Amino acid sequence: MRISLRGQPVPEDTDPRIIDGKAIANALLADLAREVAALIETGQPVPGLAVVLVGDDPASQVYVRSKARQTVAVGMRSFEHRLPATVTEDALLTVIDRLNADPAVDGILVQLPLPRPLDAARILDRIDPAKDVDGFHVVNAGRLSAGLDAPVPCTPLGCLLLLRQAVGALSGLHAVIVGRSNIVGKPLAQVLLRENCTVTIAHSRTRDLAALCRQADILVAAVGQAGLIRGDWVKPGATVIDVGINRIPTADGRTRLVGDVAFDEALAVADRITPVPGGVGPMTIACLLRNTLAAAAARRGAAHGL
Ligand SMILES: Nc1nc2c(c(=O)[nH]1)N[C@@H](CN(C=O)c1ccc(C(=O)N[C@@H](CCC(=O)O)C(=O)O)cc1)CN2
Ligand SMILES: [Mg+2]
Repeated sequence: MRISLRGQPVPEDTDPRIIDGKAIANALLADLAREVAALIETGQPVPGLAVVLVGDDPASQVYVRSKARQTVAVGMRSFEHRLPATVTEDALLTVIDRLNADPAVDGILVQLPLPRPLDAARILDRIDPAKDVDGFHVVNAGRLSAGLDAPVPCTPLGCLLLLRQAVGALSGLHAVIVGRSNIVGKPLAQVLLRENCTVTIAHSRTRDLAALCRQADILVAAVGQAGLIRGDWVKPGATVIDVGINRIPTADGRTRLVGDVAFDEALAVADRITPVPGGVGPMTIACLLRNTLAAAAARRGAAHGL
């Protein structure tokens, strides 16, 4: 917590170093609502997003509910498909085939993680690449890494939009991404390369991770380990993007969300930092809707302002 010149604690949302992901996501959602209305006004069908949830993971249920609510709030149609954790791979693939063929569906998303023993790669690769609003299909991942037009996965796109807003031009900056997942680390590396950053991907086997992180102008933490990144791992003046969402127990027997970065320590050193909650998280769903509108416009051969 920062203390003001008059000795008062400064609420986090007024500290200009703290990147307000919720506000930036809300502004994007408002833009999307205008774009959707403009598309519909031209006589085009309402864009539609289908979300497939398998099993009863509590966090996934919250995210899927939130996706459906925000989809409708920006004026698009939401289709939810809930399947039991015991669903067979063939039955799940049949659902995806139906959504691929459904003209009312512009975007398809399978909520991750999938329960075992379902093979996520096989299932994601069944989605029509033109409806793959997560950008996880191997064709889209390949296109992104080849520098071709492709949907950018939602969390990396959210990180990029936050960085553009907080930092401005990214060219020439050294970005260190801690985490090499297909959902965040790898696609974000491609996106930041496209912005002419110098990109290093680090992971659990990286030697002297702290020393590497201290070289970063942009430090992205996406490992899922609460508080891994300490204040003395951050270069003074760096921008820190915390993608981690970790639920930890509190002294009163409840839980709270924290990121992968020791926030108060890093805030003392960094120029700018995203909080958890309220940083990257809200951008993920806003960017999903942005990708859905882009997919809908592309399928209709229509222009859109994004
Ligand atoms: N098919 C996909 N599965 C998953 C993705 C994804 O992009 N596509 N990402 C995550 C989960 N996720 C969306 O699906 C997601 C995570 C977090 C948030 C969010 O708004 N977080 C809030 C806190 C919310 C809370 O209290 O739990 C925040 O950080 O402020 C939105 C979406 C894995 N699966
Ligand atoms: Mg966050």
